[in-house]
Amino acid sequence: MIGEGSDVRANGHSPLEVDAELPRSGHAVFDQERAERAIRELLLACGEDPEREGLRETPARVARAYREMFAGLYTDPDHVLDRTFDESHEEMVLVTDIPMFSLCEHHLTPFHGVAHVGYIPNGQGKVTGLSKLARLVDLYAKRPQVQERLTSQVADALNRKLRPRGVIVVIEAEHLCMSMRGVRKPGARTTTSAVRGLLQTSASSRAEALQLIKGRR
Ligand SMILES: Nc1nc2c(ncn2[C@@H]2O[C@H](COP(=O)(O)OP(=O)(O)OP(=O)(O)O)[C@@H](O)[C@H]2O)c(=O)[nH]1
Ligand SMILES: [Zn+2]
Repeated sequence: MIGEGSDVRANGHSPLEVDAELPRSGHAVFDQERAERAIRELLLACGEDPEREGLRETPARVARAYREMFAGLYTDPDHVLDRTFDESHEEMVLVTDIPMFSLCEHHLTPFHGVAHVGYIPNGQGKVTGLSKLARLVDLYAKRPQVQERLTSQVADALNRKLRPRGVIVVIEAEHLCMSMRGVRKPGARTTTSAVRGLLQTSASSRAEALQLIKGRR
C-alpha cells in the first residue's frame, strides 16, 4: 500500500494530494530520515543503547511503521468515494463490525475496535462500493486521532461525496492509553456516534439504524 523511500502513496494517489482541511506542518510526504533520528533520540532519552544488536534496525523499522500508520495524512481519504455507481436503492446500506486501528493523538498509543457505517442513498445514483466504506474508515484512522473526530470525519466525508439522505457512523473502541498505562482500565470501551441528514432529524429512522447495529449478532 505504501511506496518506497519518501514518496509515500496510499491507494495509488499522488503524495501531494493532501486533505486541504488538515492542519499541516509543511510536509506532504513522510520524512523517513527525520523519523529515524527521532526514534534514535527517544531510545537514548529512555537510557537505551540504540547501537546494541537488537535495537540497531529499530529506528528505521519504527519509522516505516509510523509511515504506514499515518498514511491517511498523505492522501485525501475522500478519494476512495470518487467512484460511484447508479443504483436506485433508497433504503439504508449498513456495514457493521469494520475492524479499526488508529493512534490517539494524545499519547500516540493505539485505540482499536470496530466501526459501523451506514447511509441512506438519495436514490439518484450515488451508491458506493461496500469496501469503500471500510477504506474510508481505514484512511481517516491512519492519522493521529481522537475517536470523536474520526467518527465525524467519516460521516462528513460520506455526506459530502454521496449527498445521501442520511448517514450514521458508530465506533466502539478500546484505548490502550487507558488500558496499559494511566488509569489502567483494560476492557473499558468508548462508543462514539455521528449522524447526519435524516438520521439526525428523524428519531424513528435513527432508532431503526441503531437497532440494526445493536442487534447485529
Ligand atoms: N475525548 C477523547 N479523549 C481521549 C481520546 N484518546 C485519549 N483521550 C484522553 O486524552 C486525555 C489526555 O489527558 P491528559 O491529562 O492531558 O494526559 P495524561 O496525564 O496522560 O492523562 P491520563 O491518561 O489520565 O493519565 C486522557 O483523559 C485520555 O483518556 C479520544 O479519542 N477522545
Ligand atoms: Zn491516549
